[in-house]
This record gives sequence, structure tokens and C-alpha cells, in this order.
Amino acid sequence: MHLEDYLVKAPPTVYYIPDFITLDEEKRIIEHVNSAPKPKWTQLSHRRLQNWGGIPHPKGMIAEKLPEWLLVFTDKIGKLGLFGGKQPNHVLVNEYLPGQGIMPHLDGPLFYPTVTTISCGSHAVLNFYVPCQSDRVDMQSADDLRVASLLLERRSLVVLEDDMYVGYLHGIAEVENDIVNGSEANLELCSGRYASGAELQRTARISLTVRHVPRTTKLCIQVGR
Ligand SMILES: O=C(O)CCC(=O)C(=O)O
Ligand SMILES: [Fe+2]
Repeated sequence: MHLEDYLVKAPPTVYYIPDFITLDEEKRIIEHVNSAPKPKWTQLSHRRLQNWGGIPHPKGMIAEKLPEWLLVFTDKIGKLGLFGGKQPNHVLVNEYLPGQGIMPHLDGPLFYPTVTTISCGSHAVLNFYVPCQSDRVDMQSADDLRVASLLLERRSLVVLEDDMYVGYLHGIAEVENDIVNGSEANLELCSGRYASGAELQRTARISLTVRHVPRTTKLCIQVGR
């Protein structure tokens, strides 16, 4: 697989690989995520998430082994040679129901500055914004600040690096459907064909955000005497 074949015409650097995983793999991911025990979920006000590999922390992440069902995908992504030659060691699972999204934000300094995301179950439109005073943008007034949008189809992988990772904020609008307007930067690379004006109804989406956390420590249990 040559990453350069999937380069998106957007500010540097975005790669978009449609059909990165099979229908069967997608189904297995959704089953595993949904069968995780309740305490594995962190409930936020507008979505829920699971951390795999540890909880990133400025002082270093206490690394936990990734389960086999996730290693299949971190290995596959590792083969793309991202993350400065290191292997991805962290997976953030986000679940979005129709109408849920994520406020424009930067991912921060705890990760190697490359992010890869597999989408399962439903598409999403990921929007990028020029930063304003703070690192958060009000969704309503955000349109003027938008620099690019990507249509992330189910089973695709998106890779963000450089400015698209550290320079611009990214977010997903809290809507129940997305209207394709032809300006989505990766439309030519999409596996589906979308007429301008097409309305894409969202269903539950599970995304795997796969990254490398450089600062890790192994859990060391001191046994007192
Ligand atoms: O679900 C996505 O595609 C994006 C998730 C994200 O930006 C994050 O968790 O920081
Ligand atoms: Fe993010």
C-alpha cells in the first residue's frame, strides 16, 4: 500500500484510505466495543469513549497491553510507517449517536503528532478550523473559520499529520445528517459516489483513533514488607 496514492488535496497533510477494513472486521470491532463492560466506558455529556492502551498523562502513560482484537488494526496501521518508525500503542474509541459530535479542538501534546482514525458503522464529516483566541470554537460561528472538510466513510482510515494535526482544530457537528456539498476535500478518493446535495443520514458511529504515546512507563507494583 503506497500512502502517497491516498494523499488528499488539503493543507498538509491528510491521507484518506477508503475500505481500509472489511465489512467483517467492521462488524467485529462494533461487537467488541459494544460488549466491553460498562466501567470501560467514560460517559461525556455528548458521547462516550473507551481508552485502550492506558490513559495518556503528562507524566507518562502507564502502558497496558492492547487486546488481540485491537492489535490486528494497530499492526496494520503500524505497517504504514507513520509515528516516526514507532508502533501505535493507544486506541481511543469514540461512540457517536446521530446528533452527537465533538467540539472543535486540538488533541494536545501527549501524542506523537500523527493521528489515524478508523470509522465504523456510519460516516462522519470532519471539519477543520483556523484556531482563534482559545482552542475552542463556537459551532454556530465556526463556518467562516473552516479550512477543510473530509467525508469519513465507514471502514475508511484517515491519517492527519503536520498542520492538519497541530495547526488546525478538528470537530464533528452535532447533526443527524450531513449534506454533501462538493467541497469535501477527499471526495475523489471516496469509495462511494455522492451527488452534490446528497443527504447522508447518520447512524451510530464508532471510531478508533489510533496513536503513539511516546512517554510511557510500565506499571510497577511495589510489594511492601
Ligand atoms: O471520531 C473522530 O473521528 C474524531 C475523534 C477525535 O477527534 C478525538 O477523539 O480527539
Ligand atoms: Fe481529536
